[in-house]
Amino acid sequence: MRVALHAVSGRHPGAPAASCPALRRLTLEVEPGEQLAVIGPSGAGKTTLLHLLACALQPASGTVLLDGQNPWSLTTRRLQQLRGSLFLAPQVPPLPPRQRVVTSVLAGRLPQQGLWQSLRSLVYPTGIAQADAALERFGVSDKLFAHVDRLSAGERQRVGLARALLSQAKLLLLDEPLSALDPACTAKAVTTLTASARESGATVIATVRDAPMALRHFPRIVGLRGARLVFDLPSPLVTEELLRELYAQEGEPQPSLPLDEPSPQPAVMNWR
Ligand SMILES: Nc1ncnc2c1ncn2[C@@H]1O[C@H](COP(=O)(O)OP(=O)(O)OP(=O)(O)O)[C@@H](O)[C@H]1O
Repeated sequence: MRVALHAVSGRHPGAPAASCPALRRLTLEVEPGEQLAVIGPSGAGKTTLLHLLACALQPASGTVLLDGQNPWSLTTRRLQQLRGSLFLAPQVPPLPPRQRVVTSVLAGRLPQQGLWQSLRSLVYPTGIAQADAALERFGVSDKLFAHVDRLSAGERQRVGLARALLSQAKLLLLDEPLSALDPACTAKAVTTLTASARESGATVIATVRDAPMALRHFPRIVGLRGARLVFDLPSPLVTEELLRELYAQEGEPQPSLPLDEPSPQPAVMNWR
């Protein structure tokens, strides 16, 4: 899926009117099949960006285009169809605790299925071998019939990723998908995920807490800080100095600026 954001600002519905926007005038273009990692300190706006792309949050200003369509100008039905081609994997996957892993993984296919097929598959799961194969790729196939509430946080995240694999989404939005994994599992999981997305041609946008890991596994890195784009570069061009600057202000309050005040010029590679 092609993604284009032009001067997008975002504010959470629950945020006080006088508070800073969570994302400020972000311009970004991502080609179908590209894989990029979004990094930056806590509160930078990384999750907000994913929510805007998942059509879960409407921009306060600017334009979001997904495959050339503005989601907020579509009919409810078309918007639902568009949402069906996206997969948002939150940091803590929303898996029903008493559900078996196999059912949770197969639920990744629901947006692609009709209502009858979806309801039937909850009672008579089909595609168990498919779920098993997806879990195998993340090293958790032994949990196929386990209940979700018996999983560790890292196992739960890997089940969430297996579910993402089965979704056949054209845009995978992964919110710190590896935060509960140990280094060996992280490397395996991210390699599996990126290879699978390359096979299917899906676009991947992942927020990643571990910047060195992002640089190792993603060809393109977007740095956000204080709701603004700081850089958008191929990973080999992201220097230690850029990373130091990106994380330098961590924990300090950002100045309150009007929503439409222009950002300082970020380091942006021309991707065309
Ligand atoms: N539901 C919400 N209601 C109001 N404000 C919110 C909400 N979610 C996030 N925010 C605010 O929006 C800003 C950006 O938050 P966001 O979650 O996008 O940051 P982040 O970069 O993902 O941080 P982290 O790395 O800690 O997850 C923060 O100032 C946060 O307090």
